[in-house]
Amino acid sequence: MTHAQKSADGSKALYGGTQQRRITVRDLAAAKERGEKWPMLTAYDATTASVFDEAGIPVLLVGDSAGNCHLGYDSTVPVTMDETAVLSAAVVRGTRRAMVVADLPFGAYQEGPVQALRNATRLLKEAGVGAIKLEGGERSLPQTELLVRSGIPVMAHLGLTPQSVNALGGYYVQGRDEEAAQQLLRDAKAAQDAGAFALVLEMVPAELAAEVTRSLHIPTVGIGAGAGCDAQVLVWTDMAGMTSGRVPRFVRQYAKLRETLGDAAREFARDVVDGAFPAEEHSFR
Ligand SMILES: Nc1nc(=O)c2c([nH]1)NC[C@@H]1CN(c3ccc(C(=O)N[C@@H](CCC(=O)O)C(=O)O)cc3)CN21
Ligand SMILES: CC(C)C(=O)C(=O)O
Repeated sequence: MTHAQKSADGSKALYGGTQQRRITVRDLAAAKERGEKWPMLTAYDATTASVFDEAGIPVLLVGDSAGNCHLGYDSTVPVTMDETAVLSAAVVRGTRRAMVVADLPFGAYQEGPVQALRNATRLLKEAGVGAIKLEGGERSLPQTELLVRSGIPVMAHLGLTPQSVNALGGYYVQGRDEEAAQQLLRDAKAAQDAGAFALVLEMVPAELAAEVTRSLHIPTVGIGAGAGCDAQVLVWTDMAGMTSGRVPRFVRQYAKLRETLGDAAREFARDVVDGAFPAEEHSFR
């Protein structure tokens, strides 16, 4: 089949395609070749993951944003390997088609490549994820290299790396000055050379993210990184309007789930207080 015929064949599309088996790193590589953009969402439980899987989202991330968005912490820093393993296993159980990527949480790979391999292996064996993500380019090179050599697909994460929030002093745009932009380009190349299959770019100027995307053969996944990336990711609770409080500027809300769910809870409560629930059909004789 020629390249043009392949491009015209929508059945292979990551989003909207007919393929039922689980998405693999080869499918993502092929999508970059076709110039096809794709969506990624976070998920932290089986029910929500099954909704996104049925909606055709090809890649689901068990992000350590679970810290803020699922577990009630103030940041991603407190998230543990035990928590990650439980949430990842649930997301895998809730899906049939999506590639499930799990974040190695803070402290689970910083000691070195052997620690990274031990913890990543646990997520593949215990939870059944298809790939892992870790933060950093050059600084995480030994970890990425050993994981890839061991047969574990690695997604890198550059720009704003939330596990370093205490060192960065907040959640700010990264790579703004020339020196930081050059470092980001070096980090991106390093991640690709180490064998990473994809690269998250978080809160990076759009022009820089587009330059990184053009200079790599692996797909970039943007969040607050403009339209020039190969893929886009959002935290699902932000995307669906479920997050409590302020959401980052790069978020578009596609639903008002928090309002909808609150209304449902209030209506249920009123019915119970008024004696309107349960009705005859909910009762057994
Ligand atoms: N709900 C949620 N969404 C996320 O995207 C997300 C998390 N949590 N937790 C982990 C990291 C942290 N991230 C964040 C958190 C806050 C901002 C934020 O408030 N940014 C400001 C600009 C910086 C500032 O002025 O403090 C913004 O308006 O976008 C950005 C990314 C991204 N990730
Ligand atoms: C925002 C995405 C990229 C992430 O790293 C997370 O959800 O933890």
